[in-house]
Amino acid sequence: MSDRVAVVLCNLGGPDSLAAVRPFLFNLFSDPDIFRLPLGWLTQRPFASLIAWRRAPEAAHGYAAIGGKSPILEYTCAQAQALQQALADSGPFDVHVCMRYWHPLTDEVVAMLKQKNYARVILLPLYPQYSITTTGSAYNEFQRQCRRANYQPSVTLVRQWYDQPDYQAAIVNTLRAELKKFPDPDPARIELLFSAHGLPQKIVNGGDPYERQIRATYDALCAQLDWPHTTLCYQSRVGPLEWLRPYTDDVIREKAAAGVKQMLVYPIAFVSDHVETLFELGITYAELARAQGIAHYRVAPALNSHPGFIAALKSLVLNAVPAP
Ligand SMILES: C=CC1=C(C)c2cc3[nH]c(cc4nc(cc5[nH]c(cc1n2)c(C)c5CCC(=O)O)C(CCC(=O)O)=C4C)c(C)c3C=C
Ligand SMILES: [Fe+2]
Ligand SMILES: [Fe+2]
Repeated sequence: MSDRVAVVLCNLGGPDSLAAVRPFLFNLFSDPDIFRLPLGWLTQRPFASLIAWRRAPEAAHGYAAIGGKSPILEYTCAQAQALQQALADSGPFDVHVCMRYWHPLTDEVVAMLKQKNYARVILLPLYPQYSITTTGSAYNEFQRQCRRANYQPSVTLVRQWYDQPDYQAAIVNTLRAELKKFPDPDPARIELLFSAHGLPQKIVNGGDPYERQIRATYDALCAQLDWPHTTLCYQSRVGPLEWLRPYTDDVIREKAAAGVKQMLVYPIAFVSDHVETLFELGITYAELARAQGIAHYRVAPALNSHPGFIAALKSLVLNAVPAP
């Protein structure tokens, strides 16, 4: 067994071409941690096929508008490279990337880890807040693929880290820099929206801690920022169910009706830019805001490779390694 430690950055993944949109969505809707249908695979696969086929045109429209693919892999690989450098003097760490619904998929990553003979793996999902649909799903799939490959490393999961101080400081620092880009950079005259990825209310009612952890992140950031007008809201709902409220588009309309002219949006559940930040917030909601009379609407970039964020990831890795 190798005495090096594999650090695996887990993320959702995204289609690397327009042709990949439908199979990517099929993988997502096949995930029993997102939807679980009775009778398992017998009903899950046809259901996933149908929903992927129905959603593909709308999703492809979003990916087409941001260059024909998701940039999530590039951003995640850049984070992995920066983290590898940051960890260089701290121990025998090798940083890898693992995606849940598009390449490099978990089975490919597990085969590589097995081949390199790692005895220790730190799974670090790039989701600050825990949800069964994201971190839970990444962990379950990793364990399933390890069983399938007959590979039994010791696995440490970094379950949630929304309260990591360097992570929160990097967001505060990003928002203070964005503030200066407004024609009237007085926070009293800029509405600040924290927009999180939504979740079906049914999953929250079933005990998922995501909403509570999003709220705790929001409260901590507000305490540090001391910004007069802030709102927490939820974007990216899919399908007919009731999702967490208030919805971001409703909040944009309400604030515009109340006379807001400057708005800054921060994607609070994401640590890299992708279709939800670049298209949904950056194009669709920007058009909505302008049509409603908000003259200055900006979306802050996600943390991507912000040095403070890389320091946060380094600290999470070092805390996950038990003392010798
Ligand atoms: C339908 C159920 C979905 C749940 C529940 C869900 C939770 C969830 N997702 C993220 C982060 C991301 N989601 C992304 C894309 C995306 N998500 C869903 C569906 C659910 N997500 C779909 C169908 C898609 C594809 C795009 C679309 O059709 O609108 C992405 C972006 C990937 C990319 O292409 O770059 C991220 C990231 C979180 C944090 C979350 C739970 C709270
Ligand atoms: Fe999602
Ligand atoms: Fe306000």
